[in-house]
Amino acid sequence: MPAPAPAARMALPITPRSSADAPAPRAESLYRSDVQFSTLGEIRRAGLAALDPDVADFLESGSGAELTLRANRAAFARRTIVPRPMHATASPDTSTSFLGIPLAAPILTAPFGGDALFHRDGHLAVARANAAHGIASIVPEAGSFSLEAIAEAAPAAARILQLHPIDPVEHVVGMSRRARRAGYGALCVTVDCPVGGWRTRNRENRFDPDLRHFAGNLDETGTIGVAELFGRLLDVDGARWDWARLREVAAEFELPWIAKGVLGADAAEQAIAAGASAIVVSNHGGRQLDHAPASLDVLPEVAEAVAGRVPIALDSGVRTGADVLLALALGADVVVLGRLTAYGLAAGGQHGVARTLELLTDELRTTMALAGVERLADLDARFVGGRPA
Ligand SMILES: Cc1cc2nc3c(=O)[nH]c(=O)nc-3n(C[C@H](O)[C@H](O)[C@H](O)COP(=O)(O)O)c2cc1C
Ligand SMILES: O=C(O)C(=O)c1ccccc1
Repeated sequence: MPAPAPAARMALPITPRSSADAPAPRAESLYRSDVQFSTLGEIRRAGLAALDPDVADFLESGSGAELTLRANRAAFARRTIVPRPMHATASPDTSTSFLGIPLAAPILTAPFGGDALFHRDGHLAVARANAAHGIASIVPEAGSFSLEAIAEAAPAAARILQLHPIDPVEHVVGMSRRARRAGYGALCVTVDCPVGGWRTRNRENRFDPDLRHFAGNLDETGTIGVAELFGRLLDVDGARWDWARLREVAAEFELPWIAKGVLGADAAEQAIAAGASAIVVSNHGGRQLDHAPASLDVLPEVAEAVAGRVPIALDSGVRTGADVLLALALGADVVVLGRLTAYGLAAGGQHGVARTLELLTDELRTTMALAGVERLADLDARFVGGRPA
């Protein structure tokens, strides 16, 4: 058994599963891990170490042979940032806005279901951290807490509700009404989830989580139960929606909506034609269609096709401040953070997410200064070298 933790270690921003799992103090260490996480890598390692191995696999894994999961990182690694030397950047400014939502940094947190598997406060903690940092959450439909509870946890913060286009249609429209009543500013329709991805690691682990972690929104609607929702989401015979249907249903939303899961110019056109006010270039973090292209690789052609008609968000593989700069230089207005947010949550709840946002924003400011960029609006493809796939 480890010795009882000294008082100073009580501030450790980790929620160990039990005191036996707490890391042993390393008094001789130059870097005092009990003070504050100092890099995003430390947060990831602490977060994954705090989880059951099967839950860590649920978080980390991709689908199929995980080719798209790896392609997302490889796409960032292939790109270079070409600096503009001797360009005064006294105070790099990371502020921007997205769909009229002011943001202190070009970041939204991603919708991820099952959030209480990572930390008991789940998206409540994410919303609180985001409010303090001045950014917005995309709240998952299949999360552990109701959209109303998340709104109450951070009343002043902007928020967007993610929805799955699944039957019955009354469920989708009902959710959109609840979002509007609870002060959500937009909806985000996930268009890359006609059925669940082929989750190899979850299958091999016989991963069988308590479905209540995904059911935070379900008891109030009455139109669909958790087993039914999962059936519709994961059943291979569940794919019954097309753009025409989405356009019709979205006409009843009374909120702007974002299409999440666009990976090419055609899909971007369809989304805009269906009435989307923004798009997320995304392959769902490599969790849906394996062999799908890296989102960074298709971003330039999507941005060219969209030609400024709607704002563009990008997710899938964003892990560093330099990644954020690259995505913005290649045409994104903001990035969306899936796993980075979940690592912070697992590592320390609200404080872990807050530290994640702080470190990512600081890294972005350093990268901007080194690249010679004072404002995000100055970023364009001239700052990017290297090659796409
Ligand atoms: C554990 C987990 C659960 C997710 N659940 C959802 C979901 O319910 N709805 C959705 O649209 N996307 C979901 N996603 C995808 C994220 O919203 C996002 O697209 C992806 O994580 C971005 O890639 P990144 O993790 O590399 O940042 C989930 C991702 C993870 C890691
Ligand atoms: O795991 C996912 O990526 C995901 O999209 C999801 C959606 C609903 C329930 C659980 C996970």
